[in-house]
Amino acid sequence: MADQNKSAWAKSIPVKEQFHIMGRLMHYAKPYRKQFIGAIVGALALAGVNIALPYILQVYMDKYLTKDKGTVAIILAFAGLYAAGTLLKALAQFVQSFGFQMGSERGLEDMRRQLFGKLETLGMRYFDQTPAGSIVSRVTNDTSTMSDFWNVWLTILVGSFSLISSFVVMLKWAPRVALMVLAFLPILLFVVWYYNHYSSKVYRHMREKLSELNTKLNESIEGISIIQQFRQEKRIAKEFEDTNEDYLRSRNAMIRTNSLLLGSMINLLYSLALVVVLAAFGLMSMHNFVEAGMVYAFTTYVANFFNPMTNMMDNLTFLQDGVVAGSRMFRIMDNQEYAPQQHKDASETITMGKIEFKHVSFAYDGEHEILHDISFVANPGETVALVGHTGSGKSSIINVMMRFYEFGQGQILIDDKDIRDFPMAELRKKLGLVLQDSFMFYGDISSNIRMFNKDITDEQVEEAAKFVQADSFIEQLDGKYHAKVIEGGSQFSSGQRQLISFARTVVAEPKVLVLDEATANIDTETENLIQEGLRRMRQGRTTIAIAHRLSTIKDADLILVLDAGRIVERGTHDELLAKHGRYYDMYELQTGQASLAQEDERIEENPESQE
Ligand SMILES: Nc1ncnc2c1ncn2[C@@H]1O[C@H](COP(=O)(O)OP(=O)(O)OP(=O)(O)O)[C@@H](O)[C@H]1O
Repeated sequence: MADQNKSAWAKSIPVKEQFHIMGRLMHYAKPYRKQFIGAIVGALALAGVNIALPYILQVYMDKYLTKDKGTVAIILAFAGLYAAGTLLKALAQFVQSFGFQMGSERGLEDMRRQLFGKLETLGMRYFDQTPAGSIVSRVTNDTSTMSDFWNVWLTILVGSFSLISSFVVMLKWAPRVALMVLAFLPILLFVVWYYNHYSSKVYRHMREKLSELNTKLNESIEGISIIQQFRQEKRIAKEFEDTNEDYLRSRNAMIRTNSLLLGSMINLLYSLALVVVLAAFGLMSMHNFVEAGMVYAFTTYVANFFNPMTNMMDNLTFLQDGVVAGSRMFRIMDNQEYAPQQHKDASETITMGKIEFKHVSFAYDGEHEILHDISFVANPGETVALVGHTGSGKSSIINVMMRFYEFGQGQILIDDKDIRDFPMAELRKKLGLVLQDSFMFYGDISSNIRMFNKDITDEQVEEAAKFVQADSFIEQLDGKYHAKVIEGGSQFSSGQRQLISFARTVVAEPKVLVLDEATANIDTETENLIQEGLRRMRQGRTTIAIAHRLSTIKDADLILVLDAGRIVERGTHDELLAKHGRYYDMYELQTGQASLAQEDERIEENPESQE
């Protein structure tokens, strides 16, 4: 099914568009034209040597060997000439292949870099809609398909030179025989076309199966803990085996096609052409003297005429694959719509950290509204907490505020200015986001805190770690701040990762903190460290915090209770409890003693009322 989709897609690219894609792909070759010109010169030289070598032998055979005129000096001269020709051939082959590979590999490197750069700028909406596996495939598989695509051109280039040069010489020597050889060209081209038509289906099917195999492997590595926990090993192994079987079957089909058509058909035609050529020379010899060396050289040119076809047949399928891969890569490179854009002349800076939402609405897919009419103000230094059941829209508010997604109606203001008036870099710098589970990058603790920003000194890193009290666990690590971190940071507990991410945020000195409180179970000691870290980070900073445990945001200046994307209640902890509404219910559910807590607080504030 997926295979059908893929080949249907290949077919569905209109011819004009295919040429356009090829044209765009050629642009990547432009900066490396020196290498490509070198390759063309090499290919031309190769074609020349391929003509010259049989010619040298022909002269030697017909002028000296058969006429008994050979002397040692002549033999040595011809041997030297032939050896020089062979050396030149090796050199031309090297120049042609090296130049071409270098040019194409550099072009591919540029392509991968651009693609990766583009992916980094795409909005989250793109990533929501595109499976990670397929993005990885664009950057790795598709760019390596492009390598095959470039090679097709090399094959075509070398093949054409060889075909044309040998035909021209044949035409000069024996025009009629040359035309007989030429008569095979339409048959050859038909075989090439037919093979290409047939094999591209088989080939694509094979690649599809390989991709499925990769996906299965990826899935089983990423989900290994779930697989083991739910004892899915057998199912996964069976699925992998089935896909592997399918892959083998498609490989077999490919091998069958190749064995049948690839070399054999061309060889058959070549032998037929040889028979025709030899018969023609045989007939000619009945009337005129035909020199043996000439026949030898001529048959070598016939071989030069036919040989490139096998290569071309083998490679042509990559042409279409290259266009498909190219079109998919360009779809990423041309993708503009999803990345939230700032105003062109955005240059404001965040100085106070006031945040205001004015009647903001938002839909992830641009259609189904998730946030409705969200309005609130967080004055500089204040804490606004977002609470609500799962799926009520808390993270979505943060997502639009961080400009991961473009919001619909309404306005988001920072320091009373439109959020789009600030350059993205300013927003990323001054809005410090701390997520539930923070990602750690391959490197060490220190680089993960400074986030590879070389302007941040070791002292600042350590200071930040101390500030959020992450230093106590870091000091115990082997290598301390230089302790290795593997991608994802899975060697650390979620509490430790949180503390590192706090340090990472603090060191950047943001004006506004955006927190997604961790729900994971963390031991009491780390929990206390985290709460203390949060308290310290919040000091003097505007904070927008998603809170799952209501006890942690009792001191917030404003609590927004969300339900189905709407703010249904707002106020301070005490005000909301007094309301006996949604917040009260949630609080009671969590503590089981909301009213008691309220009572406690009342007594705390006013001890004499207890009597
Ligand atoms: N990337 C997304 N694409 C489409 N819909 C989404 C996406 N993320 C969230 N939603 C939907 O938006 C709604 C609000 O989700 P959101 O994550 O904001 O809720 P939340 O209150 O943060 O929930 P939780 O407490 O579970 O994190 C949900 O219905 C959810 O299915």
